[in-house]
Amino acid sequence: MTDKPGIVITGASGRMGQMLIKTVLDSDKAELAGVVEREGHDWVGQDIGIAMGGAALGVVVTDDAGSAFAGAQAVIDFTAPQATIAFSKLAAEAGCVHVIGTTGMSEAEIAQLDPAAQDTVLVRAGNMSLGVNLLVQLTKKVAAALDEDFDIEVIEAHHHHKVDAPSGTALMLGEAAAEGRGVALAEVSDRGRDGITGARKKGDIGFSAIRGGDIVGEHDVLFAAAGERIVLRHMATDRAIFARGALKAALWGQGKDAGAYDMIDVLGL
Ligand SMILES: NC(=O)C1=CN([C@@H]2O[C@H](COP(=O)(O)OP(=O)(O)OC[C@H]3O[C@@H](n4cnc5c(N)ncnc54)[C@H](OP(=O)(O)O)[C@@H]3O)[C@@H](O)[C@H]2O)C=CC1
Ligand SMILES: O=C(O)C1=N[C@H](C(=O)O)C[C@H](O)C1
Repeated sequence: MTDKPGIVITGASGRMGQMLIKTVLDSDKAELAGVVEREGHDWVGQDIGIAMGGAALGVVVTDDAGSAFAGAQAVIDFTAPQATIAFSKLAAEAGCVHVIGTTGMSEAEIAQLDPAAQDTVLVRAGNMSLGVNLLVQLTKKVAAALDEDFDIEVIEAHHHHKVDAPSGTALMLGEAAAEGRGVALAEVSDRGRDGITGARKKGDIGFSAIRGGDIVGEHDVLFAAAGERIVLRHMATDRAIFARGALKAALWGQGKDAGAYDMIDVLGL
């Protein structure tokens, strides 16, 4: 036993799950307390080190999330909306900080996280990287400085496995632009243009999504006016940036009051 917070990783076999496991193992500030996979997954019952193609680590993959969370201090969860809702209840029962990177959640699904945030620290962000959260603040600032003569478009690109669009990051950037402009994103959001769409409506915030190959995650916020354009850009080339942010959030949450937080809180931006 050490006094380092014990972290459980859900979705262990996923792209982010594996990156998170490596990040926790490499950290001298936290310990890997457990790894969770879906019932019926090949990895359940295997040592996680062996499952990931390396040496045994003495941590066995389980499908019993409740037991894995009991005795841990934080859960880092990059899975899927319904799984995340179920994990939020179990994390709250176990008194674990719940760090949520899962994207593609509807407003109704996000509302289902509220009861857990009454009981524990819940940190949720569509992007855990320092760079993107800085870009969110810059976007808010630029949008506040410009009027509606500048058309705002959020353009994102991701790998061909990604299942949700617009990305969680694109939505964070759209929200920031809307906030800067003093409007509600729901009122001005323009998604998925196709066919005879009519001319662009002044004041709209548009979204476009590219999917291809192994692109980790790229986001542009374009402010386009007559005679000039401003582009704010973030390019992720390594998923480690998201995992490092998530671990930072898990550590930051220790001892904090129950509630819903985001990476702007964690990073103090
Ligand atoms: N906030 C951020 O900074 C970032 C967020 N993300 C988001 O994280 C999520 C995961 O991304 P990624 O790792 O690329 O996706 P993967 O598909 O590689 O991994 C998802 C993992 O979640 C598991 N999972 C899915 N559904 C369930 C369920 N119902 N119960 C238990 N486990 C489940 C999957 O298991 P199985 O394969 O068996 O279905 C898999 O192990 C996405 O929403 C993505 O957008 C990604 C990067 C950064
Ligand atoms: O699915 C991904 O890969 C990513 N998802 C997040 C998102 O939806 O914005 C963050 C990052 O861009 C990678």
